[in-house]
Parts: sequence; C-alpha cells; structure tokens
Amino acid sequence: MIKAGVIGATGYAGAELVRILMNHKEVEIKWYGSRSYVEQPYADIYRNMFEIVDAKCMDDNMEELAEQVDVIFTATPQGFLAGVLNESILSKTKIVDLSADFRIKDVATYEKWYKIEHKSPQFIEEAVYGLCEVNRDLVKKARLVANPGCYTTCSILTAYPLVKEGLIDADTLIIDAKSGTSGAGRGAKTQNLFCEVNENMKAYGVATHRHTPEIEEQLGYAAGKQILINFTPHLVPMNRGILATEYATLKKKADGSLPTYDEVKAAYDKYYAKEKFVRVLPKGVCPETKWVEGSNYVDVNFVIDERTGRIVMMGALDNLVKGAAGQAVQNMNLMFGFKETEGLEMVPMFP
Ligand SMILES: NC(=O)C1=CN([C@@H]2O[C@H](COP(=O)(O)OP(=O)(O)OC[C@H]3O[C@@H](n4cnc5c(N)ncnc54)[C@H](OP(=O)(O)O)[C@@H]3O)[C@@H](O)[C@H]2O)C=CC1
Ligand SMILES: CC(=O)N[C@@H](CCC(=O)OP(=O)(O)O)C(=O)O
Repeated sequence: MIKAGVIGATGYAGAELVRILMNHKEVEIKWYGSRSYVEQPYADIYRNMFEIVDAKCMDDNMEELAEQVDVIFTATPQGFLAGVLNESILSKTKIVDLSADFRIKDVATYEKWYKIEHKSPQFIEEAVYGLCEVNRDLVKKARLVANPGCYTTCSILTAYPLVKEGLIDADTLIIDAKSGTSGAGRGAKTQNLFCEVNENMKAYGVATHRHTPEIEEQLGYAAGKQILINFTPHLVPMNRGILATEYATLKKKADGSLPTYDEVKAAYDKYYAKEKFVRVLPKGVCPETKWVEGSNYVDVNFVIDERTGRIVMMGALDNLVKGAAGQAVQNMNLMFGFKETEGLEMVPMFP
C-alpha cells in the first residue's frame, strides 16, 4: 500500500482523482490539498463523499507533503507546480502533474502560449510526457510525469497510428474538438455560467489555443519532423466528454491509389489491439462521448473519404477520466509497478 497526496483535491480533476483512488487497492489518500477550503471537511465540499471521506482539507505545502507520501498528484492551475518544485521534493516522492507545466519541452514555446514565466525549467528535460500508450516504458522509470490533458490525449491518440505509419500528411491535420464544461474547471467564470453554456455551442481559442503546440510536439515526434496543425476547441452543453473530429490528406501509394480501409485499420490495430483503454470501433461506428463516460476508455475510428482523398478520424473520451484523473492513475500504476488497469476498470455509465 502506498500513500498519496492530492493537491487541488477540491477541483474537478482532483475530485475525480479522489473518487478513482478510493477504489484503488494499493493506495491510501493521506492529503486532500486545497487553497480555499483548508480545515473544512472534504465531504462538505463534495457531498458525494459523505460518510466515505472523513478527512479535512489541508493546504498545498508540497515540502511537508513530500515527507509523508510516496506520490503527489498536482491537479492545480498552470504554474503552480513549476513555482514550488525543487530537488528536495523530487528526491522524496514521485509526482504526477495534471497541469501543463512540464508537458512542453521548449521553455520559450511554453511561455509564449501560456503567457507565464516557467519557474522550474531545470526539470523539464527529466519530465516524462505521460501518454501511457505511447511512452509506457519511460513512465515506468519516471520521478516526474507530465500528465497530458483532455483535448491533447484525445487528439493525439486519435491520429497517432496514422502519423506514426506515415499514412497521412501530418501537416494537413485539422482537429475540431468539443468539450463538456467540466473541462473548464470548477472556478466561477462568466462564460461558463448555465445561461451562457446551456443550449449553446461556441468555438474559442481559435488559432491560439495552448494545446496546439503540445499536439504538434507529440505528433511531431511520431512523424519524425516538426509539424503544424490547426486545432479548434468548442464548448458544448454537457458535463463531461471530449469528441475530436480530425481531418487529414491521405498519402497516395506508389500506384497513385489511396490506402484502403484494411490498411488503415491495420495501422490502428498495430498500436491499439493490445491496449485495454483504446477501443478501435467496428467499421462505420462513430465514437460518442456517452459510450465512454465515467470510464478510462478512448474510442476511436475513421472513415476514408475517397472523393476528397482525405480521412476523417474520430475520438471520444471522458475529459475527467482518461483526459485527466484516470490517466494520472494509469501513470501512477506504471510508476509503482502496479497492474496498469488497477482502479481503472470502471464500465462506462449510461444513460
Ligand atoms: N477539468 C478537466 O477536464 C481537466 C483539467 N486538467 C488540468 O488539471 C488542473 C486542474 O484543473 P481543474 O480541476 O479543472 O481546475 P479547478 O479550477 O476545478 O480546480 C483547481 C484546483 O487547484 C486549486 N488551486 C487553485 N489555485 C491554486 C493555487 N494558486 N495554489 C494551489 N492550489 C490552487 C484549487 O483549490 P481550491 O478550490 O481549494 O481553491 C482547486 O483544488 C489544471 O491544470 C487543468 O489544466 C487536465 C485535464 C482535464
Ligand atoms: C472546456 C475548457 O475550457 N477546457 C480547457 C481545457 C482544460 C484542460 O484539460 O487543460 P489541460 O489539458 O491543459 O490540462 C481549456 O480549453 O482551457
């Protein structure tokens, strides 16, 4: 049994972590970190935890926490972990960071897109990008894992096999993604009020969203070269869920023909057939957020458009599970040598 601390346990991603870890056989939560609710019973903030969690919220003192636990999850805003991390903390405990602080390898790129100064660039190189299906072996050895976010996990996993196998021209990739409102966190923001979101749909961060360079970097590694993509997120009136629809030009074969369905399917199967949490759907079935809700699954599929020579790839996941807390636990399982699926075998809920 290991001990875990969750900093940001009062946020949406942190609360989902608590919920998942409650059912993990190898983990005991020792610290429910908060900024605004210190000394208040955790179950007063999240009443689903009434008579389940007796603990009170604690502060966000990483130095003290590092002395007491084997792993710290930081489900905190961008800049928090980078602002407090030091070698002393990392020598005592492992960290899974749900923010973007250590996801992007180039500091200048991080600072440009996030518009904040990076306070701990010395740890960027060491941090492992925790996309388990791609970086599993590196995660196993890591002290610091940068847990990918919801849009990026969905966008990258949906296109990864085709980029890696060179079946598409990665520079033609256009990602159109939709997110439920929990993706924006629990903090009060006018644009996320019920009347602003309900019965509404809107694009935001068009051509400027901070996930663009993260997707470019990771798919660039798969392509073996730098790539440029378009990424447009949308806010939709749902609690949870991400749906990414991705378009790219298929590379023609030597005889001028397009790759066939079977050839593209074989590429997906090559990377995902043995992956528990990535489900390649049967031909003609489009991923839906409802069929993955509450679970750590990502559903993916594709359709070849013979007329335009493009392929339409689709992916769906639950932003709080595979897009955040579930993937964070999957990473922790790898880091500690637990069964990778421990605590994560939740069946998607419906309706
Ligand atoms: N929501 C999602 O779907 C996903 C979120 N993420 C990432 O996870 C992280 C948390 O997101 P989310 O849960 O949505 O956000 P929330 O706004 O819901 O929660 C933020 C949490 O961080 C705490 N916090 C806020 N400011 C500070 C601070 N200055 N110092 C210490 N703690 C602070 C809050 O404490 P308190 O409430 O007590 O003030 C709260 O517990 C972010 O980095 C986000 O990008 C990643 C993937 C998906
Ligand atoms: C709906 C919504 O507002 N979503 C957030 C993404 C939250 C998130 O997951 O951020 P990270 O992946 O970087 O951790 C946004 O667009 O900023």
